[in-house]
Amino acid sequence: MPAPCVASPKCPRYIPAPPTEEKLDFADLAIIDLAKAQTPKGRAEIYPQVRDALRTNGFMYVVNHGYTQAQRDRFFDIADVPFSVVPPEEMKTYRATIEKVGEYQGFKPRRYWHVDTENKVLDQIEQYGINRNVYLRPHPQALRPFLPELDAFARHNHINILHPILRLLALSLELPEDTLVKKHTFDANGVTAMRYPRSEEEERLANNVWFKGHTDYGSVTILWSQPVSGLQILSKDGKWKWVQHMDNALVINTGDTMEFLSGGFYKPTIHRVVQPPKDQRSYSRLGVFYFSLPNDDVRLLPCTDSPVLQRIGIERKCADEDAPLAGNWMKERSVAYGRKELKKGKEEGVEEELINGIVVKHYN
Ligand SMILES: O=C(O)CCC(=O)C(=O)O
Ligand SMILES: [Fe+2]
Repeated sequence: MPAPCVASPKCPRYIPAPPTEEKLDFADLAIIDLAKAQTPKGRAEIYPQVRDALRTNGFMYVVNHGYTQAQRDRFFDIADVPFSVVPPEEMKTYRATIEKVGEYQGFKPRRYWHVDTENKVLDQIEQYGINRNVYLRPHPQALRPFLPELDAFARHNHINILHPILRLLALSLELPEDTLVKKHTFDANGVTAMRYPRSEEEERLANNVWFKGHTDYGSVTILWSQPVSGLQILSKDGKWKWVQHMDNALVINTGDTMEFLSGGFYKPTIHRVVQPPKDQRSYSRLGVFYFSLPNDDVRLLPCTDSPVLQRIGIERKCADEDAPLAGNWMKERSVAYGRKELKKGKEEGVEEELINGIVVKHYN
């Protein structure tokens, strides 16, 4: 057994919940072995698996991503520090000014987004966001000893996980392998940790929905699988399916900007978070995410060079001359998201919001 790393600063242990024993209606998601992405032969073998997974369910598991279970657990310990160690007063100092700058860096307090307009229920999600350049902004005292580890984690997500996946997506579009990697260099928004507590009364009013149905707005979302069930994806037959926890796996999906870039080839899948099953309700639900976005100056135009898109046709979300820059799109979406009471949409159970001339839908 390797000796424990004595240089690591001590961190309180985050005690994870045991996985649920309830028989939930779980989604049947493909499992991608990312170790294979290291060779051209391996990439040729797995890009069709990734393509098919993302074009059917829109979500997949990724294993062999380069972190051991112990490294992953250590990161969850660190991810809980902003919530379990930082005092409430200090939290206020590091509050994210989402409404002003459209960025999630710092704490997003609870009761910020609308969850149920009719019953006036607001969210209970506490979130601490960090840019992938972790040294860009100051952090609460308790987090400072862990900055080198946060930095390593951000780089690992970006370079060892995101980039290989972007290469596989480029291959699936018959584009040069680095086409999408070049649009995602290492300097925009990064790591986010989140935690969700909730009261009984609000559970009832919000119909047990914690985070409304949505698509992610970035290009690829990396979610580090954690045991408290709650995440559900909307399947093609209109049913919500639970995402099952898998030890030391990643749950990966694409978002709106990938739909732009791929000319509709990769459509984001609607997902939401609901109250966990009974046997897990007394545990806190801590999530660790790496949300990726194209570089701010990338115009969200479809990759028209793709022979695949040339064969099957390109879908555009807007006219090319109206295509937003990734940076503006993300800021405007973050500023506006969930802040207004939403308008009822054309479809049953769907509410709409107009951001940058493009309709963003919220699914109940
Ligand atoms: O908490 C989760 O499992 C998913 C949260 C989510 O969908 C998001 O933050 O975009
Ligand atoms: Fe999401």
